[in-house]
Amino acid sequence: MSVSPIHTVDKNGDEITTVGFNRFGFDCEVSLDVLRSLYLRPHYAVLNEHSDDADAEPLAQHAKFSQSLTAYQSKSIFHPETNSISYTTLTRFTPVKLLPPSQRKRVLITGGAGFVGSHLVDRLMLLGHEVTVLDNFFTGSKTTVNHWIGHPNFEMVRHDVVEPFMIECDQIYHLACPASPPHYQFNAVKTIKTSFMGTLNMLGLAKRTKARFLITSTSEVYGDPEVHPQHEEYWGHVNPIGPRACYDEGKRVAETLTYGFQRQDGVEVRVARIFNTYGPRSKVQYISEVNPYDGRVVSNFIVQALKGEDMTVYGDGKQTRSFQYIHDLIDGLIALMNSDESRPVNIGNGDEFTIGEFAELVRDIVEKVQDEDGVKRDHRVNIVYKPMPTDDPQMRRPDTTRAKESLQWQPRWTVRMGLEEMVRYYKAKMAEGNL
Ligand SMILES: O=c1ccn([C@@H]2O[C@H](COP(=O)(O)OP(=O)(O)O[C@H]3OC[C@@H](O)[C@H](O)[C@H]3O)[C@@H](O)[C@H]2O)c(=O)[nH]1
Repeated sequence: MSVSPIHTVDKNGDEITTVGFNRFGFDCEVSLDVLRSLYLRPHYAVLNEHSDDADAEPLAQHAKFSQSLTAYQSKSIFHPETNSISYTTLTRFTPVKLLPPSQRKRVLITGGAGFVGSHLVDRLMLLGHEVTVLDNFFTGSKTTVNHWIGHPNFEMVRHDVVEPFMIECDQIYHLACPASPPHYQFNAVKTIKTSFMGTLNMLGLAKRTKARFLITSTSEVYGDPEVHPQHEEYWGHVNPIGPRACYDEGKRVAETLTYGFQRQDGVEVRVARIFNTYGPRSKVQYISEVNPYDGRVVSNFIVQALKGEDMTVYGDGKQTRSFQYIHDLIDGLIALMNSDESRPVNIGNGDEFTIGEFAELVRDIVEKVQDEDGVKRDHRVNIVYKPMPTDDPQMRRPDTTRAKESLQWQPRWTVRMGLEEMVRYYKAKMAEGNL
């Protein structure tokens, strides 16, 4: 089946063919099509007795992005009659850079099987580094990185960071912690324990191995901010006893620990304060009829619109958020890790929307993709209003001056471009029965 490739352009209208750059002596540039072949690849092929060309539709969807890279993709077979799947290993891994040992870093990524972690894994693997993932799979999933399992540069360990872990490494990206509000509130005590004990253990490891340590903190350290946009010198406005406190205060204490180890033990530290980020592999799970999906707003809205269900705006929809696409975040994290900036750095996109406006934008983009793919809709989905969660921040937008000055980093992806790609990802997942 022939398909026309999708053209992706950045904020200046220039075509995006690669992500990353060579900065601070670290080259993190990779081809966008190669990356896409990892997250937009079909999970399996459908074995259909009535057609010789059963792979055609899912493959065609993915081929729009990954074109000729199907040679490295899984050929697991789905049997619809018995609702079973026969897995196989990849025939050949996607090529990775052959780095001389002197340039190859040994990188530990805690939470590497999660949404952000798995994209960081893909990037560092393609660049030729040795990557070890620690994950307890509470919110992460093996399927996000299973295309690297068995690769000589890759190792995955089921481990909970609240327990100590020892490994020789050069860099530690410490991401492990549930990050979606319904997930982190599910077991508040465990969330704060993960932030505190997990960070203590990983900083201890950094101290022993002399590895450089980067923690992914969050815009939630600013709480429900009284300063807008939020810059790094702002101390925040957090309710210390509310339902979000396990995460907000957990990350605040994790930052305190991080700078404690820097001052006392000379650990080289990097602190990224991540603002709302969206992209493929962001987790969506059906929970209940009252609050059907427990993901974050972007994945919830996309899945609701694709399924023709009501889109649920919490509160009056006047609260604001600023959304960045995953590849911009990964660029920012890698730039920060390899830079000399040890102060906290906001990583986010300044394009701010009210959640009500954003619901309309997502609905428009889902309809555009459906129209392009010739999908018929019997109705326009409704936008409905649900109660506002306690302590939900009223406005959020990053001041990214520091990232621009210290890292020469700025987001490249428009919200629209990122959303289009994410809609295609969820559409393909739905076609596979994976949502
Ligand atoms: O279905 C939904 C989901 C969410 N929302 C609203 O959309 C806004 C964004 O909600 P999300 O759950 O996506 O994310 P939040 O901004 O609340 O928290 C996020 O912030 C920064 C990150 O560090 C964290 O991972 C995450 O906690 C909130 O106002 C929320 O109430 C909806 O209107 N409908």
